[in-house]
Amino acid sequence: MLQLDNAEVRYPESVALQQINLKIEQGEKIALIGRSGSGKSTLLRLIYERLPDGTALIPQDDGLVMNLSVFHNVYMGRLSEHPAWYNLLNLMRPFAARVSEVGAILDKIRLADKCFEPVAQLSGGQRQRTAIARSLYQGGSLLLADEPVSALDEHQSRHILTTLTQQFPTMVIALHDTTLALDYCDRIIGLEAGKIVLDAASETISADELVHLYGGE
Ligand SMILES: Nc1ncnc2c1ncn2[C@@H]1O[C@H](COP(=O)(O)OP(=O)(O)OP(=O)(O)O)[C@@H](O)[C@H]1O
Repeated sequence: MLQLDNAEVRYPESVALQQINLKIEQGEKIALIGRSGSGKSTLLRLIYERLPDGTALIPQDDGLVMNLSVFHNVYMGRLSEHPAWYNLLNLMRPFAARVSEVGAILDKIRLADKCFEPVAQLSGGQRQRTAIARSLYQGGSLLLADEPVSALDEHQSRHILTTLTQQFPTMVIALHDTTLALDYCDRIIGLEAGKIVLDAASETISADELVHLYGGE
């Protein structure tokens, strides 16, 4: 699906990623772990740039339009499937069929009661679930997600990760919770100072072994 050979990402003042050798196969569920600043978001961006259009993405800042409703933000997952005139009409007066599709996704993640509320009025966890709903609505076979459950409690996180892993055959997901990473992903990639320092099957690693990559964060 994707291969990076000795990839590097530089900023004017620093090198964010170096010597990145990575092959991602279809059907893999990969967790990226590492301390803050280790390069997880940069690696996700690099992977996203190398993949074809249409890959579902949940960025770290959610990428939502605050003044628009939950419905319209979720609808954006499929904006490119419709002509501009249709999207404009749907913006002013949502089509019943689209409301019903989006409603079904919101039901799954227990956000249906917020469907027509502006995102600006939601809590951090509700915003995060709106971004998750947008990726579920977009669909496709591959999801890239940057800390998608960081604002959710453990019960909600597990519910969301179960839903995401059921919908997307292939996933690359940055997670700071190493237990969740081991429970929901079959491969763990550990980053430290812009380099891959661990790349192993989840079944071969324990949560304790991953602690040193976080060092008490
Ligand atoms: N736009 C930028 N300009 C300059 N340096 C950047 C930029 N974005 C990231 N960096 C640097 O690149 C390195 C990797 O950052 P990145 O955001 O990928 O880390 P991360 O592991 O995702 O961190 P976090 O867990 O805090 O989100 C850091 O040293 C960071 O300071």
